[in-house]
Amino acid sequence: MTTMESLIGLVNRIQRACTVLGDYGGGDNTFSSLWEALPSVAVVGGQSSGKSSVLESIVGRDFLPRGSGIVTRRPLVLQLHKTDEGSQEYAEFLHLPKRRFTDFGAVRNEIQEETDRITGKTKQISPVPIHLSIYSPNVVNLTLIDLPGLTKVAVEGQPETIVEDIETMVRSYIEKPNCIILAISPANQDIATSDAIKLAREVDPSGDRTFGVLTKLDLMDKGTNALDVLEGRSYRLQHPWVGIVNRSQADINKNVDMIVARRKEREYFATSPDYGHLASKMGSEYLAKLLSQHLENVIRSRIPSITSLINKSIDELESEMDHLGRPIALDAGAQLYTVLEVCRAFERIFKEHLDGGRPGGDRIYGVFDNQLPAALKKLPFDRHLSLQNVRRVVSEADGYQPHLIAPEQGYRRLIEGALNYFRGPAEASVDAVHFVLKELVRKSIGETQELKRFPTLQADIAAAANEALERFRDESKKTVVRLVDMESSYLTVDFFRKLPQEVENKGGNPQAPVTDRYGEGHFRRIGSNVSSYVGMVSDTLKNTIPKAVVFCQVKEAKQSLLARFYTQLGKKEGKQLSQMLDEDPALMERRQQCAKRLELYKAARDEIDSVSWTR
Ligand SMILES: Nc1nc2c(ncn2[C@@H]2O[C@H](COP(=O)(O)OP(=O)(O)OP(=O)(O)O)[C@@H](O)[C@H]2O)c(=O)[nH]1
Repeated sequence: MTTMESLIGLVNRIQRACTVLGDYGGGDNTFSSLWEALPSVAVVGGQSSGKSSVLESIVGRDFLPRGSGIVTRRPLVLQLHKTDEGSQEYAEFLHLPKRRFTDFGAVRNEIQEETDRITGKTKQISPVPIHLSIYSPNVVNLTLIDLPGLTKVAVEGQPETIVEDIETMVRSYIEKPNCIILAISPANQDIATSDAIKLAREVDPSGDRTFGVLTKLDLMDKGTNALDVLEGRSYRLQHPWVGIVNRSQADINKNVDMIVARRKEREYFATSPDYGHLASKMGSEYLAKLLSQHLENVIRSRIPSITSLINKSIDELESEMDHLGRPIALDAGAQLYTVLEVCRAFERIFKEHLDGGRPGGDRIYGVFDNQLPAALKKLPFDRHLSLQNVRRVVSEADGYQPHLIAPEQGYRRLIEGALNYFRGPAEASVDAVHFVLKELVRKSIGETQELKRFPTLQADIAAAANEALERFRDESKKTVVRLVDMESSYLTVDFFRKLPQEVENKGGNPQAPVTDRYGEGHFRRIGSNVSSYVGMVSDTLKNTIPKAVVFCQVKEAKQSLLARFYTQLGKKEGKQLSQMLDEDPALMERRQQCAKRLELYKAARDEIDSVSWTR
């Protein structure tokens, strides 16, 4: 007996804790449902099948709201606790923990009011259960969940979908493998048309977890009986059917006491010519004992799987809590430490992107290996060194006196003009690498788990890193433009020394006209010489621009991306630091939820452990 009380009471306590946390199956699916793992008994029946009467009879009290239409609009978790003989009966609601109800009429009103509190007076239904505990010497330890009665049509004031909504809600309860189904059908109706049996058969085809209850045996036509159903011939279930005789409407009107009604029911079966041989296994008292016993057995057999679910959930929650990070300390020192730690984590990831291990750094090499050479190739040297332009530049450089031997000024102007074109690709390389670095900062911030909880710090780090990247870009641009300028400020003399002498070239050809120096071939040669020189410079820049860019941008980003940020950080007050560590409210909420859940599971584990000890 001690064990039985403890086991059903244990599940009651865990169930109540679940409801407080919003876990009543379905609904919030972000956590595995402990509620669903707990065995329960759900009461299902069509309208007027006698569902309320059965429940009241099991309790031995009138306490359920009555009326037309759908009265039960929220699940009612009814927890019965047997108390010592002679002790006073009372009821307690989970939502009114400090109030003891000894007047069951007031219990009825409270159920009604609490139903309306969530559903409004709109006649809607809601899956949020009401928990009612009844302490009485006239009950057995048992928990039953009363669900809205199945209906066939919506009546005045009810939404069109009500029929389907109720069925969906009832199904969501009874389809869970841990749910024991108490299917109520009236005997004065063909069992084949019973809503309760129809639904139970759907979710429990083998009838393993369905208990069939047949009400209104006294209302059957004279000369007929329900033995075919009660003896399992009409519809076979794994558990025996239980016949019930509840109070008639006339009894209810006359306020016939429930305890008297129970006695009358006993007498009915004891003296019934049809059911006399089944008398010891009929009636609401027998049903209550049968269910209590069965529920206790089921709970006992499920304890190992419940325990393992709890342990698994505790592990999962603890690792999620680690992931979310623990709450932040309040003193400035610890906060500074947290900020630095988070920054370091970000920097580590950023470096991994550059050095390899994470993707992205290779795109910088792509700039040097593809973009820069392609841009250099596309420079419009053909136009700049066209015959026409060479002639124009060389002639203009000579002024009124054409050059005598080599057009020194012409060469210089042509080269300077050409070298100027290199600024474009040089600056574009800087910008392209800047873009890659910026993108890697963005990615690294996203990948820094530690940062997820601090949106403000995230924005601060992003701003500091981007500001640093801008500085590096400016520096890098200055440097690459300098490289180009350096090329124009002093030409490689050797190149020109090594140029084949024009005169010698033509030496072997006496036919060559003397005036060639001022003709087309002369300018073409100048163009081609300048082109070779420019090609040589292009090859040099193809190598030196990447060196400058890496030196000014990439290396700097790796070494001192957050250097300035760190200096500023040192000057910050505690208040500013805690502003930086201002967490995302959604995350705080999640941590809180996890913590509560964890508490629930740990409490549940303790409860289970304590019961195992007493066994
Ligand atoms: N004579 C007799 N009447 C019964 C029996 N069971 C229920 N009734 C009557 O049938 C009517 C409906 O019973 P309820 O217990 O309210 O049925 P319910 O399934 O809860 O009905 P709803 O709440 O309307 O869905 C009431 O007038 C009861 O008095 C029974 O076994 N015998």
